[in-house]
Amino acid sequence: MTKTHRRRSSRFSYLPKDHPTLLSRALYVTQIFHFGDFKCATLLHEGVKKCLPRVFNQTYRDRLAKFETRHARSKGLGMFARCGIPAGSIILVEHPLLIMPRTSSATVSDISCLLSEVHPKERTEFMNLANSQPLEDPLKAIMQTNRLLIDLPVDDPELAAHHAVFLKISRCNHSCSPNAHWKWDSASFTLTLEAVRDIGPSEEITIQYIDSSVDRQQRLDRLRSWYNFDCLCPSCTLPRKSIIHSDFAREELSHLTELMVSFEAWCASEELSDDYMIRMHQRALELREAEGLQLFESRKHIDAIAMCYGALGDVAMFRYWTKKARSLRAPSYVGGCVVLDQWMMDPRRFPVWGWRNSRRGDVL
Ligand SMILES: C[S@@+](CC[C@H](N)C(=O)[O-])C[C@H]1O[C@@H](n2cnc3c(N)ncnc32)[C@H](O)[C@@H]1O
Repeated sequence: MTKTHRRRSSRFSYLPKDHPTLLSRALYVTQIFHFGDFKCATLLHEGVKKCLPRVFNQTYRDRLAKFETRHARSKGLGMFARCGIPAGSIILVEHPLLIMPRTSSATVSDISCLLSEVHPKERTEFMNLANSQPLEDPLKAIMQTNRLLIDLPVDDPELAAHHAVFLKISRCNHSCSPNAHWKWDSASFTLTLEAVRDIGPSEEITIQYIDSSVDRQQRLDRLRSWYNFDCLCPSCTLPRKSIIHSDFAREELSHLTELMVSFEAWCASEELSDDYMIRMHQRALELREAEGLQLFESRKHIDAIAMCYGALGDVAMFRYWTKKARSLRAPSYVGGCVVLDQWMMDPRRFPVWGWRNSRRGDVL
């Protein structure tokens, strides 16, 4: 269902009627997507709307019940594992309730209009979400506290960037050593939350709201100025001596990232040693594990090490690291796992097998 501003609903509005809205500009329309009995209300630029299907075929209903929502001390509510969740498993798949352009001109009236389109139960759930912003209007404050940044599939990056609010993941607190990571898929209009390391029964499930690879002071400053809270995660509440150690480790991690070169450049380089990239990625893995910063980057380091051994034509080490890479893939990643299995059986089928040996000295 697509609506223009002329057909705006006034069933749910907190605002003076003359408040300027994006909807009052002809280029923006509201569109409601139905996922079974769940409604997702979106405010879309015409250019974005054209790129989206009118309906999505699949509906995801989360019946996995791998987590529960309960009090997380001074952090308010939080998500907690009901059972052990192995690294790489899916914790939650969820459709958004609201989607709005990231542009700063989206207003309280725009939020109010979208909320008038969703089911009353979900509207109430939205109104009960956390609000930690010192803003006068609760709608804007709730939106700012809980929104995630997603991209919709359009070429123009300005138009692609949107804010979305999801009811379940909104209860997930931040940690500077998070044990879960979310990703957005615009083809299915879903967010998937995955464990990045093993999560124990009753352990709190956390994500990162900011890039946590910087030192503690920078993290605290960013969380305070962007999200208006003082971080109480395990990494920020360590004793002083351990914080100094952790700050050094995160600084080394950033430095390593700067020293890394592309796979192609390493294959062609005569100056860099055979184990240059492997040592870098192994050290980065060690630091990530010590700091609880596995995220998807750990998987990237493991993939990169497997690729390096493949490029060196080292059968045993290639198999060892490819097996590790495979163990971190979600079981749902069927196609990818089949390919990894084929490479382990016959490493010569790996597309860049022996590349470094044959390309060393190539001019890129
Ligand atoms: C998206 S909500 C997360 C769920 C929220 N705790 C609730 O009760 O619904 C974000 C808010 O939770 C709190 N929060 C999240 N992570 C925190 C942390 N590491 N330390 C302190 N407060 C945190 C802050 O108040 C923040 O604005």
